[in-house]
This record gives sequence, C-alpha cells and structure tokens, in this order.
Amino acid sequence: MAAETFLLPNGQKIPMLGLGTWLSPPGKCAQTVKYAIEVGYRHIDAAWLYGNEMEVGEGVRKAIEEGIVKREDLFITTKLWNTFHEKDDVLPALKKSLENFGLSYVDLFLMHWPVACKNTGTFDIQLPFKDAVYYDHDFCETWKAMEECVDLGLVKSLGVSNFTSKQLQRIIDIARVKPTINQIEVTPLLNQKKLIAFCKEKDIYVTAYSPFGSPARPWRKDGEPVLNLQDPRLVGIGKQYNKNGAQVVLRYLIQLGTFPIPKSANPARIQENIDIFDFELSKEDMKVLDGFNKDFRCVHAEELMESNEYPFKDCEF
Ligand SMILES: NC(=O)C1=CN([C@@H]2O[C@H](COP(=O)(O)OP(=O)(O)OC[C@H]3O[C@@H](n4cnc5c(N)ncnc54)[C@H](OP(=O)(O)O)[C@@H]3O)[C@@H](O)[C@H]2O)C=CC1
Ligand SMILES: O=C1CO[C@H](CO)[C@@H](O)[C@@H]1O
Repeated sequence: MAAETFLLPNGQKIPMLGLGTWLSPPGKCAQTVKYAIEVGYRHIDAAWLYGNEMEVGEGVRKAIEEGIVKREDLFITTKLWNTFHEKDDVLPALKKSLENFGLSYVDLFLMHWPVACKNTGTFDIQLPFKDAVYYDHDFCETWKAMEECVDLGLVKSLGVSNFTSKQLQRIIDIARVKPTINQIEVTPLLNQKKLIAFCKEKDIYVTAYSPFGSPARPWRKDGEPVLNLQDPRLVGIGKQYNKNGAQVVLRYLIQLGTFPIPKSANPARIQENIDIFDFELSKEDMKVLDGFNKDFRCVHAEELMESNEYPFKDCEF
C-alpha cells in the first residue's frame, strides 16, 4: 500500500507517512530502506546525526537502479545538526549529507534544533546531547544560509524541527524561502494541538516524530508514562477496522493533520505501519484518543535546558 500524498503550499507533494531511520540497525539499514520502498514508502526521514546517511542512500539508490521507483517519486529529508549553525558551516554540512547519500538533492532540509552547539567532535548517536556545549547563536542567520542551499538547487524546501511557535515566528518574519515543515514529537500522550494549529495558520505542516513514544530510547526513567500499543482502548478501536493499536495511533496522527514517520527495521511492522490509508477513525474514536493526552514528552533533551533557545520550557508551545 502506498501512502496518500499531501500538496504543500509550495507545490511539493509530501507522502503523509514516512520511514524513520534513527537507530535503524547498522548493516541492515540499506536493506530496510529498500524494502520500505518496495512495499510503498516514498518518504524517508534521515539526518546527519543518525550516522547512517550512507546506508539510507544505498537503499534508495538500489531501489532506483532496480527501477522500483524514480528519484522524483521520493521525498527525502535530512537535517542540519546543531554543531553546524554558523553560516559558513551550513552548505558544507549539506554537501556532506548529499555525498553520504550519493544523491544530488534532498526534498527537505530541516534545522534539527533551534539550539546551536560547539563542535566538540564527540557524538554518541544514542545520547547526542551528552557533553553538548551550547552557545548563543541567532538561528535566523543559519536559516539565511539554508536559503542559499535552495538557490543552488541542492534542496527543494526548507523546514525546522523542535521549534516552538515563537521560534517559528522569528523564522517566518525574516524568511525569503518560507518554512514548509516543523518536525516535532507528536503522540497520543503529547498531541500538540496548539502547535499544530499555529503551524497550519501559517501554512506550515507538521511531521510527527517518535509516533509510538520512541520505546527504544535509552534514557527512559522508571515511572514515566509509556504508550502501550496493546492498551485495550486502542485494540478495541482497531478491531472495528481490522487494525492493530499501532495502526490506530498512526491513523490518529494523520487525522490530527500530521505526517508520522515511524521507525521500524522489522519487515512486518514496516508493512503494517503504512497500511493505514483504507480506514478512517470516527469522531468518537478520535475523542477516545484525545483522552490519552498527558502533554508528556519522550524526547526532552534536558541537557540543553540551560540554553536560551531550549524549546521545551513549561507553558510554551
Ligand atoms: N527531529 C527530531 O529531533 C527527531 C526525529 N525523529 C525521527 O522520527 C523517527 C521515529 O521516531 P523514533 O524515536 O525512532 O521512535 P518511534 O516512535 O517511531 O518508535 C520506533 C520503535 O517502535 C518499534 N515499532 C515500530 N513499528 C511498530 C509497530 N507497528 N508495533 C510495535 N512496535 C513498533 C520499533 O521497533 P522495530 O524497529 O523493531 O519495529 C522501534 O523500536 C526517527 O527514526 C527519526 O527519523 C525521532 C526523534 C527526534
Ligand atoms: O532526531 C533525533 C533522534 O532522536 C534523538 C534522541 O532523542 C534526538 O536527539 C534527535 O533529535
């Protein structure tokens, strides 16, 4: 099954469901990406930080070489990491990502976080904020350098990730190339209705990351809420449509107006995650899912809390 597409205000088509690639297992990631394309995925979410752009690119290129898909049918995203916010670092960082992929352009280039960090050269992909040294830097300057990447034809559109409404407004105020996407965490436990509405009002759409609450995250604390995909309410709703809890969650996120990007490296789950375009949750079901909201965030990046641009302060959206 293929994902339905959505026409963005800039004329680009975005498949409404994509494949996440953070922690996609090394050595298996290329095969996973190619498999996802074979079963209908056309939207792949990647990032320099994930350390697997080479493997993602290999999977994409193999699918193109074998005639399964054409490059122009795919929507590939990558992200500028926090250590490359200086204006002279932006284009080289993008070029590095393109070289990693073995591709001549990406469809969407996101500023991964509004927070700039010094390049200390040490990253643990699982704990990317450990030892991060943040500093004050105007992300609007970074945005200006990203716009030049569009001018050069290396990127089709630009967006941000982990930005609050206020931060987004600062970009909107100076942008020559308007942001198309804000990629943020959205789950039934954090349904982000205010931020989604703000974005929509500005013609910006939301990609929903960690749609299952990122169960593989290593820093989960005991006692924190967990999204249980076997929750009887999810399973019960799913039964009406012959779907499971995960599919109900993804469908909920689509009906909230977002584009979820679940990560899976498991063939059966990759297939079931995209098999959500042949049913619609009723108003009553949507209300039940709204009842899961606890404004609980699983990706909190608390190491960045001291930064003036830390996006997850209380009472902000
Ligand atoms: N912009 C940002 O700052 C961020 C972006 N992201 C992006 O969002 C993507 C998704 O988020 P992520 O944090 O990976 O977490 P998800 O919420 O997508 O959860 C992924 C986990 O759920 C499991 N899973 C996948 N499908 C199913 C299913 N149908 N039933 C049960 N379990 C399932 C996966 O296991 P298995 O592989 O074994 O199926 C994996 O352990 C990332 O990969 C990345 O691309 C994520 C975090 C932050
Ligand atoms: O994209 C990402 C994947 O997950 C990481 C761990 O939470 C995040 O830090 C990062 O922003």
